[in-house]
Amino acid sequence: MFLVGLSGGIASGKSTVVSILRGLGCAVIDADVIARQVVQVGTPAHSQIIFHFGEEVLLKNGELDREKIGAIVFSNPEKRALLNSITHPPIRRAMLRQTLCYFFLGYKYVILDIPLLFESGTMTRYMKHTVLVYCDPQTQVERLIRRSGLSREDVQKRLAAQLPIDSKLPLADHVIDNSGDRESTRRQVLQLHHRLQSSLGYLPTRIAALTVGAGLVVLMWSLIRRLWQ
Ligand SMILES: CC(C)(COP(=O)(O)OP(=O)(O)OC[C@H]1O[C@@H](n2cnc3c(N)ncnc32)[C@H](O)[C@@H]1O)[C@@H](O)C(=O)NCCC(=O)NCCS
Ligand SMILES: Nc1ncnc2c1ncn2[C@@H]1O[C@H](COP(=O)(O)OP(=O)(O)OP(=O)(O)O)[C@@H](O)[C@H]1O
Repeated sequence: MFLVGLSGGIASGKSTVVSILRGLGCAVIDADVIARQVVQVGTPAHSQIIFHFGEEVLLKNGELDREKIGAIVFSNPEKRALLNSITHPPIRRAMLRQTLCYFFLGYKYVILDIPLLFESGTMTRYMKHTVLVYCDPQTQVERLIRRSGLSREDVQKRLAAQLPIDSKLPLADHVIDNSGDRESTRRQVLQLHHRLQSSLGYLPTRIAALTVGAGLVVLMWSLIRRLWQ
């Protein structure tokens, strides 16, 4: 099995691409969904957020007020780093567990949808392929405003919390350009799916390398024994 890291920018179209891939039967793990699960009421991350950010970031029912936390962390890099340091370790653990489940279910590859994949600097090394869901920056801003209702100023703050999407282009092995209509995106996703399906996995490659390595050791050992006799 091998891992495919899928990323993009905020509102560049990751969920749109992921839903097409799921429709094709692919195994996808969504970091944004896990990020919501690990901060549910009663979790250690939920308590830590209250400890550091205060009870004022809670809704009446005890859940996190995501709008309030967003307003804080996207205006303040230190607070954002603090929130990341609370949420990212349990997110990584949950992603690892889900990946193992897919491994045991026999999937050839698993797609990890990670918004901050290229920002992380280290996670790409575990991916056999990286995919950037690209959207030209102007369209990205318009779609984000339309979807979220955020002001242009707030949108700029959220964008500033990530690497500019153009700078991610040279970092990715594959690019899906979602600046056009959904049909064009669908066609590109089908092509990508085809390429991934015909790609050799890590595991067969590693098993082949281990087999050759073990064979060489046995050969050397028998040669040494003959020389002794
Ligand atoms: C700040 C929070 C409460 C805002 O919640 P909200 O419901 O408004 O946004 P949502 O979680 O749906 O995220 C939407 C997009 O925002 C961007 N984003 C989210 N968190 C971050 C971050 N820490 N840094 C940069 N961009 C981020 C991503 O592109 C993401 O896809 C939430 O995003 C959060 O808890 N973030 C910290 C965890 C995290 O890093 N998640 C990203 C996936 S690992
Ligand atoms: N090709 C497209 N044409 C028109 N609108 C689109 C297209 N692709 C996505 N959208 C719209 O743009 C918005 C962002 O798309 P999507 O939710 O897929 O992005 P995302 O990268 O998953 O966002 P985020 O990371 O912020 O959650 C949505 O409202 C979606 O309906």
